[in-house]
Amino acid sequence: MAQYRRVSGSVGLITLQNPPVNALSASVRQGIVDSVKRALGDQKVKSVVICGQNGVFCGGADIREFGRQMSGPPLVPMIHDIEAANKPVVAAIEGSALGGGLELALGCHYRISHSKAKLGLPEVTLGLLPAAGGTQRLPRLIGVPAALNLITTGRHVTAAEALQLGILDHVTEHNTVDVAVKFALSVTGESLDGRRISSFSCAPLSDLDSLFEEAMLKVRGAARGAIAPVACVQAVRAAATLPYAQGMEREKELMATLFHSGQARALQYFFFAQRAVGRWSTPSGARWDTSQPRPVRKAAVIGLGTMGRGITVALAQAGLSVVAVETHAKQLMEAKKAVPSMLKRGAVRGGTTIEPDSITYSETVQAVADVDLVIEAVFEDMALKEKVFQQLSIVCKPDTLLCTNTSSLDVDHLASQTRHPELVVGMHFFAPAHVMKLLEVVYGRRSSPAAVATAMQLGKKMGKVSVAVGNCRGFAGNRMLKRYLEQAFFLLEEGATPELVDRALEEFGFPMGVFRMSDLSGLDVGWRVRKADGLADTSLTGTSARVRQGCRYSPLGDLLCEHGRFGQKTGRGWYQYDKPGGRVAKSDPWLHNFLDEYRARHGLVPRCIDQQEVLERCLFVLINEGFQILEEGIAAGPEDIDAIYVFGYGWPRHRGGPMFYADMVGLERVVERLERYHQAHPNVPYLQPSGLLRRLVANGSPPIHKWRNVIKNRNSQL
Ligand SMILES: CCCCCCC[C@H](O)CC(=O)SCCNC(=O)CCNC(=O)[C@H](O)C(C)(C)COP(=O)([O-])OP(=O)([O-])OC[C@H]1O[C@@H](n2cnc3c(N)ncnc32)[C@H](O)[C@@H]1OP(=O)([O-])[O-]
Repeated sequence: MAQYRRVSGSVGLITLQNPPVNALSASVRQGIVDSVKRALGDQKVKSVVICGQNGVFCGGADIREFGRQMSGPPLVPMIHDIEAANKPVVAAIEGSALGGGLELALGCHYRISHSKAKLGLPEVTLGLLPAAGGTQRLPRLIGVPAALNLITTGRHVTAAEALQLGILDHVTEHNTVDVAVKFALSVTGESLDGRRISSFSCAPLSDLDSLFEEAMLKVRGAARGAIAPVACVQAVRAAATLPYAQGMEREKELMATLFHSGQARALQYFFFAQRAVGRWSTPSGARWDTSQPRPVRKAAVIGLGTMGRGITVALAQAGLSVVAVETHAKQLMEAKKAVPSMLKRGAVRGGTTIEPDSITYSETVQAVADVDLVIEAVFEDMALKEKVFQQLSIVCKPDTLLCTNTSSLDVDHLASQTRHPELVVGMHFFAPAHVMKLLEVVYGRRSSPAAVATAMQLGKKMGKVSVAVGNCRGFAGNRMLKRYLEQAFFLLEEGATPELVDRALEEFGFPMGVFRMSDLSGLDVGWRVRKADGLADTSLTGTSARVRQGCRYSPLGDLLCEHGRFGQKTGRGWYQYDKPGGRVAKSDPWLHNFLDEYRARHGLVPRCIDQQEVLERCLFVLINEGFQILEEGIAAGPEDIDAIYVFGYGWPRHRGGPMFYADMVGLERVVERLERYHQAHPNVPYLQPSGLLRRLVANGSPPIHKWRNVIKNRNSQL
């Protein structure tokens, strides 16, 4: 709703009231319409101020209403009536003015903002466009190039930038509503000609066609199949080329194509999923709202390889003092050079400064005696990690949290090496650790609620999306990835090429297909793990070469490593590169011959494999493993898995994440395809649909937000 009152004698003050962000729900819209009518009809009122309660102007349309039957007054005429008013209307912006919130402010005659406010039109990130006149008013106000940038990226701008762009008339450090009321009094009776943005023309540009061609190329390149950015460009083009009324028609038409699209549903689901992962819980009953995080002021990182350096930078950027430990002198020296330059680059990107003396370096573990939290990031070797944890348990304060950055090893086993296993958790970062958004927080059997809460909160402080997951081999993300990689290898054995598999996945929306990705991260990493697991044995011949522990196995990755092909770092992998460290993947005839010979040696007759099979084989097994993970309680809900995949593995956000994708495709279909593939490949057991997946289908395939009920019912019967 909206509250209306008269202040300072002649100013009608309208306050939007819909906590926490004053989203424009039906009742808020009704409240605005009624209040504006009252203010305009009241002789005593000479000007109007619109603000939001609790220091937030407005977070835009109420996204929760989108999936439902819309009711209440529509936004477009409501904003039109405000702009057409014959009394000055001033927007007093605090906190955020986003989406419909900024569009409402653009309908006002003046915009005054607090210096700390953020403004933007982020609709594109929800699969939409600013359809309450935003695509038509903003270019008229700030020019086409700047509007294109804001609308197609959805980025939030500071009040200072908004002032510079011309979105705002005034920025204040004081009480914004008071300033706006005074301002409203000062403009009482002044002409409003020249204050109604819809009457403006876009500033003329000499080469409009090439500007839009370029913009279109740019968004198509970045969008990876997302349709909203393209529609945003089309809408702004309408603003630049059509009269306002026709532009509004075009905006409406384009919005109609987006509004009910699968992509909009996926992106809006993901908006809420992202927030849901913060409300974590564990099977032992620890929860986000009942667990108290510990303060962490000083942290340590053990091991300054690539991951350790990134973690050191992430901690320093979060404002912590960091003790960075590396026992190898040469590696320590390299880290001392690399970390400051990584910090400097980060500071340039983020516009921050970090005190260089917030990091101290040491060659011995003794240096971490007084820290609140340690993150171990040594080589992925259990014996080495055991030793580090034993040492830490002696050196550190008794209440220091001990975290491991292992990507797959047993957190419970590491905890058992310490005196306080309840203070041990996994903090699984993704490379580069100071850039990637995802953090898997892995709780063990004995991790205390406070330990989990502290790691989750520290992740947030570092700007990460922290997802709590249980302890199992590979945790959630890598465990699912293993299935995906294996299927990709099998497809090569059956006749596909890396190019074909990668193209299918890239057209689906991944930034890189599985083989280009493997070349980038290094084929030797997985090889080392497979060797440690006793899988990578290329001395085996005949049928046994392609079977391990009774299941199908492909030694292709191992064979490539034996040829010294580790990916980009050696200039050869699934593709060839112009030099070691080269970035541009080129098709490699050697690899194709190698595949032909391999198939001939194993009596495999190559067949034609289409993109659909690639997608189903690679993605459905990954999804199936996701259901297994939910069934086992390793992840609490589908949102956790989706956040992990979007933030850590390049799953296209406009497809919502693997579990949402399964819901979109239809669970029956996923089951039917998995069963078909399992029939064709009976020695791949994980092609069998998981118990939870089958149960969901048996329960009538409820929508994704109801899956937790089915999972809970099952767990309560156990
Ligand atoms: C044909 C039809 C025509 C329609 C015309 C459409 C016009 C328009 O162009 C479309 C839009 O405006 S699209 C909208 C464009 N606007 C945007 O995209 C802005 C989206 N919002 C944001 O970016 C952030 O929430 C803020 C920066 C506002 C606050 O950040 P913060 O302080 O870190 O807080 P937080 O943790 O993020 O959120 C707190 C709680 O509020 C919830 N919630 C938030 N916004 C909501 C909304 N609009 N709605 C509902 N709920 C919303 C959020 O889920 C969370 O709930 P929970 O139950 O506690 O989890």
